[in-house]
Amino acid sequence: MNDQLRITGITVTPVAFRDPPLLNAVGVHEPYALRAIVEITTDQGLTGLGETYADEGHLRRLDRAARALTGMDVYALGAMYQRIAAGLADDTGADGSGLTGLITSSSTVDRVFSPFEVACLDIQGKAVGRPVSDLLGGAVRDEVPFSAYLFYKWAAHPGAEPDPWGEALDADAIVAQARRMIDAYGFTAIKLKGGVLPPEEEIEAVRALRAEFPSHPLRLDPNAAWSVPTSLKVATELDGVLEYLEDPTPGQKGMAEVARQSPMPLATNMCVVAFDELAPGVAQDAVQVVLSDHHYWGGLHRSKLLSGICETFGLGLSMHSNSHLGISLAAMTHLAAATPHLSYACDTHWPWKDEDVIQPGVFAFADGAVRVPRTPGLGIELDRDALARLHEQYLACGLRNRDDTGYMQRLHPGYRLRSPRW
Ligand SMILES: O=C([O-])[C@@H](O)[C@@H](O)[C@H](O)[C@@H](O)C(=O)[O-]
Ligand SMILES: [Mg+2]
Repeated sequence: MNDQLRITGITVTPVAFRDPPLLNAVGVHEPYALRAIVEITTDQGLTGLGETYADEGHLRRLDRAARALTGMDVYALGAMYQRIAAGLADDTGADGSGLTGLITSSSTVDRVFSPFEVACLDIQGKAVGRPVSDLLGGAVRDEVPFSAYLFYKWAAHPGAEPDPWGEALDADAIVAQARRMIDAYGFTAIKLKGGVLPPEEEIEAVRALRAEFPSHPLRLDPNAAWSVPTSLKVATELDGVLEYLEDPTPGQKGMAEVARQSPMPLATNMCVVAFDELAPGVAQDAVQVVLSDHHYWGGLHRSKLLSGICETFGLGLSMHSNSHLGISLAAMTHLAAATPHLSYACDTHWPWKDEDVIQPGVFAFADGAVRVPRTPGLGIELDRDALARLHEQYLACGLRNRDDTGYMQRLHPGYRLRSPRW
């Protein structure tokens, strides 16, 4: 019996989708966010989808990997990982600042492997008639809760019409943004992207959120914009208000210093972003919660490995997000459903986008959560017209690498990157 499912073709399509001017510690989102859509076809006619970053260096590596994987069996994930690792042995440099959450130290092999693994799991699920969550050990929850991800933002990109969210540059506007997002999606946890305004103003915004939403767990994430003393001052002032403080200060050493006196746990998607960063992070007790992200932790199986390591060493587990489309949401949802140790609402940029490459209707948020698809594979369908349109948009928009800092500097030439800023 031929029980193999051979990869006959892999296409990698870069796309661009509209993105509002969301502010962060290193600048502002450009008018389009970039993603790459990976589609794998097989000799039995089954196809699978993956989604990842689309910066130029990453695209070049994806193309190399796609050539190397063609002809392989979709069940041979371990061999695929080894083949990608061997192929990239001379090509592991970082891909710029924006890919993986304002850090560059994630593993190149894990980043490149991830979308292919997800697409193969999509195919495996379709082949056996089971959802991807079943292939990961089975769902332990029917619904996955996500958090309301708030951003300081401008009303519009310069020269463009205001977007529907409007300007948010103070505490009142952040509360209004939260109200609107929670009314629309029902989120039961809130994350504020900080590192934008002086810390006192961000503390004021968090306190205003607490007053307006007394029972929502709150998080603040300044992306390492603060010194150790500033981090400790903010942590002390927000004692009893935050469920965790995310990446207040740069590096494991600084985080460990803050963690020793912080009243709340510290979380990270900046100083522990690869397997070789876990041991020193644990040894220094630099973080108490790791934000997993299958896009740079090497796919869904390796994210479950991360979960096991976190559980073993008493670390909490949450989930990180970058601007993403529906294929990523599907993968995140299946992974979260099949990860018992994940005990926080996951991050998602979902409410900030208004276009996609998948057929609509799969992910309807209710009470801040999405139902885990029970259909085979990821449970989503590609919308080919939308894919073509978003690819045209990629070609036309001229953006080739995420560059929040460069965009800010073009608009405000005096803007300088400083870490820590406060
Ligand atoms: O979208 C953004 O501006 C975020 O700051 C993103 O780049 C981060 O990776 C992320 O969401 C985080 O939690 O640090
Ligand atoms: Mg973060």
